[in-house]
Amino acid sequence: MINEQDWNQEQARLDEVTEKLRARIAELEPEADGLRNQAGDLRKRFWEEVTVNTATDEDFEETFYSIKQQEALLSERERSYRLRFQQWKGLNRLLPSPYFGRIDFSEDGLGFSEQVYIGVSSFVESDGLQFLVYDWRTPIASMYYDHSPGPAFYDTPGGLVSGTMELKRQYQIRDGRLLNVFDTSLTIGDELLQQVLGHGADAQMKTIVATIQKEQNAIIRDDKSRMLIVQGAAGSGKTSAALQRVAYLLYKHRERLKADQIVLFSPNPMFNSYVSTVLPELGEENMQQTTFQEYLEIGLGAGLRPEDPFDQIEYVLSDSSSRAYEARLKGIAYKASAAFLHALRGYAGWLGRSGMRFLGIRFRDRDLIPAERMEAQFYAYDAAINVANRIAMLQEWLLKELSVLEREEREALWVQDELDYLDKDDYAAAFRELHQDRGVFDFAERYEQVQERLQGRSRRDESDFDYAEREEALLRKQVVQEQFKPLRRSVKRLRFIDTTGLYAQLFGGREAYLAMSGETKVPALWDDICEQTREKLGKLELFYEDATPYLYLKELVEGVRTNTEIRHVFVDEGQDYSVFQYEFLKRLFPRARMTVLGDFGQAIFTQATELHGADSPLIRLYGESDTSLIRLVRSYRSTREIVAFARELLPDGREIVPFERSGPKPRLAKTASRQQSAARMAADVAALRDEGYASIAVIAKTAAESAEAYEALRAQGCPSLRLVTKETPTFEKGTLVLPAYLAKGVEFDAVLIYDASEATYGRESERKLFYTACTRAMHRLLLYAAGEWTPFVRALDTSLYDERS
Ligand SMILES: Nc1ncnc2c1ncn2[C@@H]1O[C@H](COP(=O)(O)OP(=O)(O)OP(=O)(O)O)[C@@H](O)[C@H]1O
Repeated sequence: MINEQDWNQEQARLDEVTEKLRARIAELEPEADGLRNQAGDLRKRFWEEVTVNTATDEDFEETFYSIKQQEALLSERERSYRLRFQQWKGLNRLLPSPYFGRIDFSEDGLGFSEQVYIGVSSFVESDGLQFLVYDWRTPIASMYYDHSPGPAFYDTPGGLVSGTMELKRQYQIRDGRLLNVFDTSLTIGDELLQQVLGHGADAQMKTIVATIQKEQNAIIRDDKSRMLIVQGAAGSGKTSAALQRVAYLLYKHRERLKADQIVLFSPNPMFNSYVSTVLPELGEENMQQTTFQEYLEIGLGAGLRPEDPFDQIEYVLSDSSSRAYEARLKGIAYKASAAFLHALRGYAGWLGRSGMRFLGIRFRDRDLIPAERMEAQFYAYDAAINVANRIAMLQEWLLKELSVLEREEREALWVQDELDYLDKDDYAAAFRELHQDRGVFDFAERYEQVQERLQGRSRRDESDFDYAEREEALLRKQVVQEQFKPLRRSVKRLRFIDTTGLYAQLFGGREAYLAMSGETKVPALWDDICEQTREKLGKLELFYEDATPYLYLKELVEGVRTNTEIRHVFVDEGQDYSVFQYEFLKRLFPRARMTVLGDFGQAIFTQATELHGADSPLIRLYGESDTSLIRLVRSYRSTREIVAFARELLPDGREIVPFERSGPKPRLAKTASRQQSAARMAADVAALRDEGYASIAVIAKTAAESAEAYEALRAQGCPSLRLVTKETPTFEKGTLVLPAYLAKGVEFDAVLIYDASEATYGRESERKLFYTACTRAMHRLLLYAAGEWTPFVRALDTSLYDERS
């Protein structure tokens, strides 16, 4: 705390800034209102202000320019209004708490010290010169996060600025009142961070501007690497840093980067709602938020239905020791691997020589262009041209071929039949169209006459211009054209490629696979994998693990579809994506930089990718020189006791450093049955609520187990319970029951692990899922087991938890 005199000075300054803010807001309000009204008026009277006259070319031109002028005026007013409104909103956001930090910085050679107050946006004195508050994203403010008092420097576009930081101070201000002031020495005040972290969890993520830590700041401000990989322990602030980074990028590049040029891939739709308020809170528009599944569905179109990752994980978690289960697991691992990526590239090369599969074009129950003709045509092209380009050539050829066939088709008998069924209106329409062409006929007529005179030859039969005949020809053309339209459309959409057949062909058997892919080995149980894959495809469905490789192959054959608008791609929970998925994202967004945040300790999917290991495919994606790697090891979410317990569940969890915030040890309760567990849990939930914890989660392993827990707790009279499934669109505060994989990325005041018994978490592959579930807890962690404890708990030192009998 600071002395009384300093305190009074700070309060006086705060009052002064608040007054100035109020004055500026009052000044802006009528201005913004005025501009809004003007813009509204202009829009309403738009057409009154322009004289529309198109009688002559000059009139037309004049009208055109008058519209343009009016448009420019309107957009200028709208722009000014938006700008003023933005300023007005920013100042209003500052009003309750104008700043949270201050540094006094004396730049080398200047001989005086500047007081730099830092808040969520800038506020400049009306003379336009003095900054009363600096936006936290300004270069000078970076020192607040990066340095302790003493020698300090910051980076500017003009180079490094060095000097001495003489003071570093933190404020807690509410509604214009100073609540706390801390002078800090080392990192950003543990005291303030303590307070922030001690609060309850929310249905919505919070911003961390006031307490960003140095290593998080490095993530936020990294602006050099094409690929930024962040490997961080559970609760180390990866998602928080990512969102602050978006806000930073939008600020730094505000002239050229818009929020919709940034896309964030989230683990599930519910997570989207969890993080959706952070950027608006910081005064920025939200980036695009999506899930990989959405992209898969768009890419695959309506023809094939991909399984979602949650169904896949449910299957993986199902307790089975059958051969089919083994094969599927082997298949999942293989289909996510770099080896399979290599195999598909090899396969595309092989297809360049033979084996392409086409779907013949059929028309009225006959083969118009059979698949064999396409194949012959395709392989007649120069083999040096890559497959996708040859497909483009084939497409052009097919369209031409269709034109020829269409013309021939006009003489077919069925066309005559169709003509007989046409009604008067169709004929009338054809007649009208012909009359529109009259000018052409008249010209043709004159041309013929001149030809006749010049060459002294007699005119051709009058019937050349016989309307009746032309009318029928036109109708024939129209009838056939109409029927050929879908054929042309499907050629334009490359539907003549049998992608499903191509993918299925790869799973024909071991020898064929090795020959086509150029690989030298296949995983165990390959025949079973092949059979499962083909069977699924036969139902026009795709396993989740097949969906991205399938799209990848499709693109190797058809050419890549790209989105060049997007400049930044963020992937949260990055460990859950396969190397295929990264490859896919890289190709889809060729002009984007990528930020991947993840934790291999929470890799719950079989296709997980190690983020930072020596041979990480993620580092290879853009190459080592274009990739930066940042590790976060300090965990902020959970109390020291919970982190101490959870980190021991991981083989190399020791490196995780808890933030020094204390609470009760995790509490273990062994029961005789799940029913008894439910009774205990109901009582514990009630007690936790009494203690003031508003956000409580009962975490089960699977969806089925969640439903069971939900019913059991309801039967115990547990109030306001909510069951969360993969369809639940938004997070709400309360007591939630959910499967562990849906709790990814979010946090709760208290977590109750529904059944931490050996029967539930017995397999080594379930370790990370168990760890993920435990690390969702901020303040309290309670575990129950109907029967023997899971081996992961049995292996722990008993000092890490309290046990209840
Ligand atoms: N610098 C910070 N100041 C205040 N709170 C922080 C800070 N860093 C992280 N936190 C808090 O820690 C909690 C965990 O943060 P976050 O969810 O971003 O972590 P994560 O690394 O994405 O976790 P997980 O991998 O478990 O999903 C959040 O409540 C967040 O507000």
